[in-house]
Amino acid sequence: MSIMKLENVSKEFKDGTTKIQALKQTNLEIEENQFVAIIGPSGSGKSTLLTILGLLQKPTTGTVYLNGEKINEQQEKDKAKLRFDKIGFIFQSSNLIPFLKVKEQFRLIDKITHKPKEEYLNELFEKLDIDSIKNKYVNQLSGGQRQRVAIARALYNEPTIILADEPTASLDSDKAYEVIDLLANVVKEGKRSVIMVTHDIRMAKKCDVIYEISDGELKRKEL
Ligand SMILES: Nc1ncnc2c1ncn2[C@@H]1O[C@H](COP(=O)(O)OP(=O)(O)OP(=O)(O)O)[C@@H](O)[C@H]1O
Repeated sequence: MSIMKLENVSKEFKDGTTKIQALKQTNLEIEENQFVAIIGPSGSGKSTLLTILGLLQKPTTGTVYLNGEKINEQQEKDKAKLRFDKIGFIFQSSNLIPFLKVKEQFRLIDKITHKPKEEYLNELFEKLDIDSIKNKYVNQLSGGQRQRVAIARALYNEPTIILADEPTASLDSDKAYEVIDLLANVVKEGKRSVIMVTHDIRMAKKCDVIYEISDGELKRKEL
């Protein structure tokens, strides 16, 4: 069974009297343990697709399934819970909270779940090589360190799916490859999938599947 599925999903925006078809009718299935890249030029619809997959935006038409369950019609509070429990987000600028220390970023999640996972956190810190920086503030970290913390934070809730929007854009090539390798390991080790939007075809080539989006039209690209 696919983890996530889009069936005839499209998204239209209205700009005054002009209609923008940001996403044409799209069918997409994300399988368990798949590392998926989405590439395409600026304005082609990548963020629109990612925000629909992240339940942050409703499609104009079509159905979104998560673990086989239809989620379009769910109430906002139920979607927010699904987002929190099942989906991990990683953004280009890492989106960490600047006035908190690294370890406090995770305590914040504990405050919401009331289920601190000390052992798992230590394991994540070790695996992502951030144990030595856990008492630092985010603004004291390098770009690569921030992205590693962001990956750990996305993993802390043990999501089914991780959505990564240009996670390597602010990194030099070496650090970018490190982050990609970490994400590839996340896919390999757990029953989870990663969907990554990237401009960088070198990074996309590390994925299991590449989709290319052009003017809102998604096509699978042969590797
Ligand atoms: N909220 C909105 N209102 C109106 N138009 C929008 C909105 N969001 C996106 N669009 C339009 O939809 C199209 C696709 O935008 P989208 O942000 O998905 O592209 P993208 O591929 O992520 O671009 P980039 O690589 O520059 O981030 C663009 O024409 C954009 O202007």
